[in-house]
Amino acid sequence: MSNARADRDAHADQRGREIADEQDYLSMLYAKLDDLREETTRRLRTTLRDSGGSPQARTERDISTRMYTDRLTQISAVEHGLCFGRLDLDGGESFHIGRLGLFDEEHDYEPLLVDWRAPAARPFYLATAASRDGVRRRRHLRTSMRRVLDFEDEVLDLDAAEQGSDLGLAGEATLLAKLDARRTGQMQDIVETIQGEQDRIIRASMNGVLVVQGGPGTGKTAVALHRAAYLLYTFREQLAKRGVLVVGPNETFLRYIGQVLPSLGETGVLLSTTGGLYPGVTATGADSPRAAEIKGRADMVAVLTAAVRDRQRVPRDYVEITFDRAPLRFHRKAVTQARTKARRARRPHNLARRVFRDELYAALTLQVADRYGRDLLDPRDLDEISAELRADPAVTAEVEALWPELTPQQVLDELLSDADRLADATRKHLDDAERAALLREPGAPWTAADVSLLDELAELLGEDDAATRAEQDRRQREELAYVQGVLHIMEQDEEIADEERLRVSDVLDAELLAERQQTRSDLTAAERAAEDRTWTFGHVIVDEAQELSPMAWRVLMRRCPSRSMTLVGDVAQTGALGGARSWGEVLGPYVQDRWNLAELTVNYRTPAEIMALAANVLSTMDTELRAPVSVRTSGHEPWTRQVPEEHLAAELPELIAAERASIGDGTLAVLLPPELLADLGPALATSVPGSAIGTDPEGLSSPVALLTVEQCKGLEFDGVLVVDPERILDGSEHGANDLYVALTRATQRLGIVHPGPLPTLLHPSGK
Ligand SMILES: Nc1ncnc2c1ncn2[C@@H]1O[C@H](COP(=O)(O)OP(=O)(O)OP(=O)(O)O)[C@@H](O)[C@H]1O
Repeated sequence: MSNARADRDAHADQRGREIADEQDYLSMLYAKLDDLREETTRRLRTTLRDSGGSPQARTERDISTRMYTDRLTQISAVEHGLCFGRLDLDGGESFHIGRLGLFDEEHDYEPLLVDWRAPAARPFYLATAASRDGVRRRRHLRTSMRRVLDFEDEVLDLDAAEQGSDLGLAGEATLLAKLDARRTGQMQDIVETIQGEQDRIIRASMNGVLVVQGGPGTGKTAVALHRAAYLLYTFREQLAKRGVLVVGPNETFLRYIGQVLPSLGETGVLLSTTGGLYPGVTATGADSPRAAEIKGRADMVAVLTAAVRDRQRVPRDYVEITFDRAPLRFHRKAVTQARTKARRARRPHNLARRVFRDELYAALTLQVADRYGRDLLDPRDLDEISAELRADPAVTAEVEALWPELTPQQVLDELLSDADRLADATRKHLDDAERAALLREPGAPWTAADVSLLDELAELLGEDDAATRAEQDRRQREELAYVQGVLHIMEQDEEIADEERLRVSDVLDAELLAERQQTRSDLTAAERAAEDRTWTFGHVIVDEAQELSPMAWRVLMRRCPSRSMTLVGDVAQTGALGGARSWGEVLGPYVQDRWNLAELTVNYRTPAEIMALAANVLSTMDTELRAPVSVRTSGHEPWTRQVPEEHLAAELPELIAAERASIGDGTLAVLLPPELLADLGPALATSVPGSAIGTDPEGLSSPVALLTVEQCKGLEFDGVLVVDPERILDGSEHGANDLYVALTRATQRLGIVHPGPLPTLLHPSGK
């Protein structure tokens, strides 16, 4: 046997032994996980059996039930890929890293597995040969179904120059294997291969606004979601109460990212579009891009304010009705005075209504009093007249008409469907063409842009919730009295002087207990937040943040008065007409320049061959941004094919089928301008096997998804066919941004089908 061969065999033996050792460790961890599952299930069962007689016992039971259920969800979430790494430190110490922390109760709670979010796990993501942070070796384990398949070692105490690529990637082989894998239509978590620049963002301070700017495929969405998981782990107490909100651009995107946080064991996050943030309203309508842009302008605050003021009416001269068989006049002067007083109260319309009414009824009372001779009446007589006025249907109807109680839905619907009202409210802000773009039928379905307007109106109108609050106070008082009674009995009752319970009553005072009773519910903060428009979140994460309009920003800022926010996006991908051109412009009104910027520079999605083409398009935009550097090549140059428009319907099915065959069992997206998707989409979806309109609920899980550029924001596919790039370019003011987004969706292959000549900026040289 040659020396080389003997070396190879010895190496293989050594590797085999190491895999076997890792397998033993992994099996021990899974056994531990199974024990934990069993123990938690047992405790949950016992808790559920407990009927929870007293309010305190019920509260305890609910809290425990929630805790054990959450724990079980977490345990099942980490089943796949429980442990994925190991760090060997200079001192000879080593520990394993995984999706959750496991401890050895019998040996002083020694850590057996370190949660990826714990501070101790940080070097796994950050250590480099140049900055080792005490790490001698980093090991990436490749596992499947509780079995160790292989591992990749990075020995960091070697010369830095010998290590990996010049992008400074950690665990390069493991990373590239992940990036090359076929896409499923569902985003996957990246805990095993988070890179240094991403880790710094994930673990950045929770205070203040952090903007993450990064080109396509740099992991912004992945980073945003892992940051949510990290923050929930690190600040659990704080965030469990207020919840975390993650905002995405559309429902298709939310479906795409929906599995990431549950796979990390986190369920306390509300995922929503801005159109989904108004409980009770579902935005099913669509605005034209122009109408959406107009509705999103900051000027709409003034327009809505005018629309509300327009409802606070005064008669031209007077209105006359009959009260108590005699005429009663609502004089312009008296109504104007009441209106001025109500407006000066600086309260929302529905709350100021009380001031208006009191003032007006006072004037009407005096008018009626004059019938009898005001001087002859005493205050009690005046009170009586006032009460009669307030009980008279004709009088109350007129008072209501002058300052009506309004709902946001009513004001907005009537504003957008009544040309006169619209003209009055927008006189200073819109021209005729803009007004025409907004005008719609009464009762038309709400759009996402409407939701921001409804939210603004809810603020302007306020809710006269005096009755609800009185009821809540009454219930709170009852609850308090009851709980005080319970605590009193507990203290006196020798029978239940059991230590455990007394300890609970020591630390929980009656008020706290009563409060818990109120919120005692199986709902998480996120679930409660979804039902409450005025809910404020502990942290808000916005993905594709460049797309939001100024009005949508106002909604989000109201939901997050602490301004603990992470905003991820790319101003080069702005598609919405009213979207961001710069982050400073967006944030200035809320935090001036007190926000931090972090940048991501490496593209993990788009191979270099495609990125070269996309970079041509980026360079034509008015931006200083540079295209991110691709971590890999795919070996496939983008292809182009000219197909005259009239032949598209006939030829596209064949081109799609051929492309689908090239990507095997991966996913393909066909990206079309909106009009082409409307024309050809339905026929393609029936004639091309495996294809579906991408926005359908099952759209992303089918092998071929048909989408517009707007709909494909944030998504990725193994192969992409871009149809009619010229029309995408000419389709809007942000045509180049849209084309840039379309070109950067592919992880492997890109084809371009162009009815006219190929746009110059798609020529390989960009000339
Ligand atoms: N560290 C990583 N390890 C493995 N995969 C990664 C890593 N970072 C990013 N990815 C993968 O790269 C792809 C692109 O990531 P992501 O969608 O988060 O990028 P993005 O910046 O939001 O892109 P876009 O701006 O185009 O929406 C995803 O498949 C993601 O899982």
